[in-house]
Amino acid sequence: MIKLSESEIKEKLNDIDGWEYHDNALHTTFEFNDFKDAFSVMTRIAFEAEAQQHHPDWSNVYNKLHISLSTHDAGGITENDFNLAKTIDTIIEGE
Ligand SMILES: C[C@H](O)[C@H](O)[C@H]1CNC2=NC(N)=NC(=O)C2=N1
Repeated sequence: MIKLSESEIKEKLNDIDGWEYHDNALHTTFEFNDFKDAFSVMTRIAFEAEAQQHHPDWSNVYNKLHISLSTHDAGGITENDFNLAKTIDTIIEGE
């Protein structure tokens, strides 16, 4: 996977809502009603990440979930990150 340029990243950001680009990664934060809801979404994301062989860097505190996406192998952001971001948004929208 080829690392995307700054201008490619900025253009592709228009396709995903609520994600920010900084520190060489895509970032978002979700807030749920409680821990159970957060962890249930994390479980569903985990199965999709495994299917895509692309994994989030994330942290969870009670009902909050922070997610960062980057392609470690490429040292930046690739199509894989945007694909996983869209998958995550689809999972969240289904909630
Ligand atoms: C071999 C395997 O596909 C690679 O190590 C994958 C696994 N998941 C990954 N996930 C992320 N976010 N970045 C990677 O570079 C990456 N590499």
